[in-house]
Amino acid sequence: MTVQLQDVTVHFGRTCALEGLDLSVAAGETVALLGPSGSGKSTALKAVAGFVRPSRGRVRLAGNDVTDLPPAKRGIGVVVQQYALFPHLRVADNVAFGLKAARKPRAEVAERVGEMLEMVGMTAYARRFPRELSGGQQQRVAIARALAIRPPVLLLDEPLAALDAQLRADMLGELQKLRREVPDIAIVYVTHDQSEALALADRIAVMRDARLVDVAPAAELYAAPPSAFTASFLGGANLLPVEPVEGGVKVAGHVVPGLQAAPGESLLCIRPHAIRLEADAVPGGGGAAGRAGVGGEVLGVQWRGAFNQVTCSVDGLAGVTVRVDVPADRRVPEVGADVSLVLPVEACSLVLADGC
Ligand SMILES: Nc1ncnc2c1ncn2[C@@H]1O[C@H](COP(=O)(O)OP(=O)(O)OP(=O)(O)O)[C@@H](O)[C@H]1O
Repeated sequence: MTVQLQDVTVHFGRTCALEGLDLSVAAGETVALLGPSGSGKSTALKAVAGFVRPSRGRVRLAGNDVTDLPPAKRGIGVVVQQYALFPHLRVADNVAFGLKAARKPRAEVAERVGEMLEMVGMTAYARRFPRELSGGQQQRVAIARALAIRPPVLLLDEPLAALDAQLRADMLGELQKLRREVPDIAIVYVTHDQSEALALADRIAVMRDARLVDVAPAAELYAAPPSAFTASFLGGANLLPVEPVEGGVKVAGHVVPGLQAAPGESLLCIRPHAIRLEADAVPGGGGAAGRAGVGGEVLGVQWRGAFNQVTCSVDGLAGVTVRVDVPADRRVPEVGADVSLVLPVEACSLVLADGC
């Protein structure tokens, strides 16, 4: 079932929480709404669920205008941040709730509840009440309950936020499995965690200040972000000011050949893992000419397990630091060392400076 938001605008009193959102999610597609706190992600999701009424615009499901339909009539599965389980019902009865309301035969309800609890690893807790569960366990039950009715549309609002790292990874795997098992389901996934968005979404819609900033397939958005905001929000990209020169662009006195800046594109975007650090042959810089990359100095090194996160200053760019992720099995220059920051052209893209 396709979900369509057309010019959806939501006001809470004088606050504009969502401004003119146009977005559609196809059957079988997962779209992540990604953005900082307060950017309007949850409001967009609530507009689809029917929990808030747009002051302008329409919401359509499978082409039908549902803007004026109450939530219960939309047939959508919803999982919100606050679990919202029925406190007086045991776990199994919570999961069974929608199936019973749809008057499914008792045997089918029991089988489906069993399947769902197994999927979220909660079989052993079927007889407990929500108050007897941890936050993370409650969230797993909420996911099982939303999926039990096999909804054509599933809305997930930060469903993994309360889980610890291991459980979150497990649940991400379960959600990926779910997408394979229910290939026609349309999923809208609200998160401020870019790694969840990258792991799950076919497309990512980046939100900022109540507006949609960019929307594109996840890999495309990651590899060539259209704006500085998206570049830094999605993967902590390094952004370096450039000026166009003959045959390329100039970054801190060093020419990166082969990049052509379109009007307004004044920042070079490169991911921390794509920069190569080389120890400088000539300590103290030695001038830009002949150097393999941009000159800099190592300011700090943090070990992150699989890689070292190295922070470097950039010669000639006061106040600019660059993050480089160096695999843990490679040698890392010491703090204070002069280095060349090699920027492979295939890993560079140019983005508009949009005030981020
Ligand atoms: N019920 C409400 N009444 C008044 N203002 C609200 C209400 N709900 C949300 N807002 C405001 O609308 C804006 C968007 O909120 P929303 O919850 O959609 O953001 P979000 O991107 O989902 O943030 P978070 O990641 O923190 O959940 C915020 O400024 C918020 O304070």
